[in-house]
Amino acid sequence: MSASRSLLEVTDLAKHFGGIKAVDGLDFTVEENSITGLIGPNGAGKTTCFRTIAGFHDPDGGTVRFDGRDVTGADPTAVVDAGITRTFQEARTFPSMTVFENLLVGAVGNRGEQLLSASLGPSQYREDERRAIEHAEELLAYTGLESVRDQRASELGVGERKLVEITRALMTDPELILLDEPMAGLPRDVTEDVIEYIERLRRDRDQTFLIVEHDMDVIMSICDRITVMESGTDIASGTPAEIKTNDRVVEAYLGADTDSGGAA
Ligand SMILES: Nc1ncnc2c1ncn2[C@@H]1O[C@H](COP(=O)(O)OP(=O)(O)OP(=O)(O)O)[C@@H](O)[C@H]1O
Repeated sequence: MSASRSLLEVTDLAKHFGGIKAVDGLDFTVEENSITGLIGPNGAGKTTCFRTIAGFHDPDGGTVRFDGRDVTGADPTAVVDAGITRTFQEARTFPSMTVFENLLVGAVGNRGEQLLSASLGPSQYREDERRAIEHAEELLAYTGLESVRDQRASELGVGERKLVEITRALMTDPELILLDEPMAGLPRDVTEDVIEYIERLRRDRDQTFLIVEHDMDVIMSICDRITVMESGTDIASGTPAEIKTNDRVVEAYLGADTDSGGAA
């Protein structure tokens, strides 16, 4: 891989809930075009970290820099506009909408806005709508989801639903996608499809990923680098091979059997 640069830089990040220091002095970086893992035991602060980066929590300290810009404490819409989109642990597809409609919602839904914004005039709205339709058509062709374009999300299998959800995140043209436990509840053969899709997006479309995931087989096989959290802070960062053999990580999280595929 050629010389990389940090796309996301999290420095001394803190988020406290009363006396609970959910995130406390967290440092890590995500290199451009990498797949980076964020792992750690239950309650380590991974979700709070994601939510703080994505603008759903105001940090109590530290900075988040993205693509050279300070996005610390930016609201969710500004974070999406900066180029960061997040998927959620639980499936967020709209079951009664078609695959195509689910993608269209992603054009604005990922920003937490209404589909029809009252602030837009009719001509601006039509232009945005036209662009969103074109983008959705292009993504359907790219993913092969074209064959289920007009099916309701409720009629899809879990794997296709997950692909729709990740594809919807692409509708706002993010540089960085935060994936929150993308493999949760997926059978093993489907997991392989999702891994392939993430790797393809990185390769073909220069996407960068930060992934929270408890499935260690997935994390160790897909990630270039991994940061391990414990009690709100990073206790190690490195390649999968380095992380697997890091004494502190093995003690805090992985345990003796690093090949079990289920450290949580
Ligand atoms: N909104 C909140 N209010 C109060 N405490 C919270 C809130 N969100 C998280 N916490 C607490 O912060 C700590 C970190 O939680 P968080 O969900 O970020 O951990 P996690 O690493 O994502 O865990 P898991 O792997 O189980 O999802 C926990 O002690 C949790 O109970």
